[in-house]
Amino acid sequence: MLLEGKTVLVTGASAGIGRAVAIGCARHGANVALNFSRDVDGANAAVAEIEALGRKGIAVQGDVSDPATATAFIAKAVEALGRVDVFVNNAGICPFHAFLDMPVDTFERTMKVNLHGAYFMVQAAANQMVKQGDGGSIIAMSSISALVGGEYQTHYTPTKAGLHSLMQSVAIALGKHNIRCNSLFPGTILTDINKDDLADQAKRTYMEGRIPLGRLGQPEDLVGPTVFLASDLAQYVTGASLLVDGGAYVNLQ
Ligand SMILES: NC(=O)C1=CN([C@@H]2O[C@H](COP(=O)(O)OP(=O)(O)OC[C@H]3O[C@@H](n4cnc5c(N)ncnc54)[C@H](OP(=O)(O)O)[C@@H]3O)[C@@H](O)[C@H]2O)C=CC1
Ligand SMILES: C[C@H](O)[C@@H]1OC(=O)[C@H](O)[C@@H]1O
Repeated sequence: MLLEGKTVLVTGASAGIGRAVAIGCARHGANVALNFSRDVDGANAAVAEIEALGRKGIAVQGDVSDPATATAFIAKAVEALGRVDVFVNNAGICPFHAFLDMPVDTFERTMKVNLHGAYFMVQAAANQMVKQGDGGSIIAMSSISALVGGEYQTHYTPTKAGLHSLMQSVAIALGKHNIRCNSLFPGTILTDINKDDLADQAKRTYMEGRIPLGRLGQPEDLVGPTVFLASDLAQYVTGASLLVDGGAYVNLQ
């Protein structure tokens, strides 16, 4: 198993991509600590699935927009599971809204959760990995939106480009510690984050039509790419990004 004996931490893992990735890493042999902010039932259900696979799992509640959540999450994960080998920065929000009347609160909240939260989480995880002294893997759930825009995502796409940029810079800062830092760029994956947006059947049909593989993504589609970057198979991969979008990005015509 690719992640046998490794401890994986995932933020925003009570639902959607984070939950699938947390359970998927357990299926590949890892013990898993997950962070979430509100959905206690979802987090507990994810832990139950991890334990049913014969792995250890814990859920730690905390809003990533508060920098104190980062140090608390890492400390509790180390207390329960002993160490941090892999850190997946996944928590994120995308409250769709037009540009010209974007509420200040919506802009600031999106920045704080998606980018500021990531910065402090990645910093806390990296400090623990440096202390352990034997490397690690940090993976950011960026997006195809790091590369292309969205009319109702003017506050969101800069956070995804920022996350990718953060991974590039920390790949340099942490290379000497053998800590690899990479980004995943999911396309449109069916989760709660876009349930309302894709309830518009015309938009959904348009989005599906853009995808050469012929379907929108499922959270499980992110498991394989995450496990690869987390594993020793990717031992010489750092500062990289991987589109997981069914080919949507390259489909101009
Ligand atoms: N779905 C998609 O098409 C794409 C998603 N992404 C990115 O993937 C990541 C996961 O998205 P997805 O699974 O779709 O979204 P979901 O809304 O399904 O899940 C979001 C998860 O993040 C958690 N979360 C939200 N806010 C916070 C917070 N402040 N602190 C801690 N946890 C929080 C939620 O937990 P709780 O409810 O408990 O707060 C939930 O577990 C995001 O970063 C998103 O930008 C990237 C590209 C495409
Ligand atoms: C939430 C959106 O459906 C989703 O988020 C992203 O990052 C993708 O670009 C999609 O727009």
